Amino acid sequence: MSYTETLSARNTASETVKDATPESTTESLPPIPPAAESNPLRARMEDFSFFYADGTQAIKNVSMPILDRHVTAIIGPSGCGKSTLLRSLNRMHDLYPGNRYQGKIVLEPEEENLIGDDSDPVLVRLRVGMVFQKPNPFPKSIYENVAAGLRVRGIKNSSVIDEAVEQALRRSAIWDEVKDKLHGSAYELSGGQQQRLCIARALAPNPEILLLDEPTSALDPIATAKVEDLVQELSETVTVVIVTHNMQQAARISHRTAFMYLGELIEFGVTDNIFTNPQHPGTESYITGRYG
Ligand SMILES: Nc1ncnc2c1ncn2[C@@H]1O[C@H](COP(=O)(O)OP(=O)(O)OP(=O)(O)O)[C@@H](O)[C@H]1O
Repeated sequence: MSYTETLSARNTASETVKDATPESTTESLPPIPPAAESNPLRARMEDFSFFYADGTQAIKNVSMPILDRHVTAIIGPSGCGKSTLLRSLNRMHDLYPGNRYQGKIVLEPEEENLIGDDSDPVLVRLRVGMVFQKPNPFPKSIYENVAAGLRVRGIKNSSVIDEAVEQALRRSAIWDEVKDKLHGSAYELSGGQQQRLCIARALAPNPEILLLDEPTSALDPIATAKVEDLVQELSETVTVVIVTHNMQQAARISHRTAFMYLGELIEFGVTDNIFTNPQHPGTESYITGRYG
C-alpha cells in the first residue's frame, strides 16, 4: 500500500468505526503508528543534498539512518545545516520556490521517498510533525490548536476529535494544566506551556516522526526540564529528531547523535560514544568547545 493510501485507509477506518459505535471512541482515534519491530529503521537519508534557491548547497551527500522510537540529536556549529536537514524531513522547504532536494529520504516501512515527485508535502507534514524554536500557537483556543491537524487530515467527527485532542494533550504532559480551559486562548498559557501545546498539535495526527528545532532555546530552565522529560517519554511512542545547540541536552536526551559541519555529516553514532569517544577530530573539537 502506498504512502497516501495508508494515510487514507487509517482515516477511513477511524471515521467508520466511530460512526458505527459512538460510545467506543478509543478505537476510533487515528492509531499511534506501531513500532517497526522487524525493522529498526523509521527512515533513512540516502546521499541526500539540499540546495537553496540562490544555489547555496546547504546539505552535501548525507546518508544517515533514523532509528524507530529513538531520539536522534543533530548537533554542529552555527550554519552547518542542522535546521536545513531537519526541515527537509517534512518538506518545509517546498513552501519557498526554487529550493531543490537531491537524493532520497525514505520513510519506512512503506519505503516511500518523502522527497519524490509523487509524495504530497501536505501528507508528509502530517506524518512528520514539526515544532519550532519559539512556541507558535495559532491565535485560537487551546482545543482548536490541537484539533487543527486532525481537521486538515479530513476528520470531521467531533467525538473523534475530542478524544484525539485529549490524547495528544495527555501525551504532551499538559492535559492537567489545560483541561479546564480548553476553549480559552492559547496565548494565555506560559511559554513552556505553549511549547508543550505545540508538541500536542504536532502529535495529534499521530505522526511517525516528530521534528524539534531547538525546542527549548526560548524557555527557562524549569520549562526546559519539562520538555526534556517529555521528549524522553515520547520516544517510547514516536521517533524524535531534535536540533540542539545545547550539548548537555543532546547528551541527556538522545540515543543517537549526528555531528554536522559545513553541510556534511561528519559523524553519527550512539550518543554516549559520540560524547565520550568521538572518532573524528572535528567532532572532538566541537564537543570540547574548541569551535562553534
Ligand atoms: N533561505 C536561505 N537561502 C540561502 N542560504 C540559506 C538559507 N537559509 C540558510 N542558508 C544557508 O544554509 C546553510 C545552513 O543553514 P542552517 O540554518 O541550516 O544552519 P544551522 O546549522 O541550523 O545554523 P544555526 O545553528 O545558526 O541555526 C548556511 O550557510 C546558511 O547561510
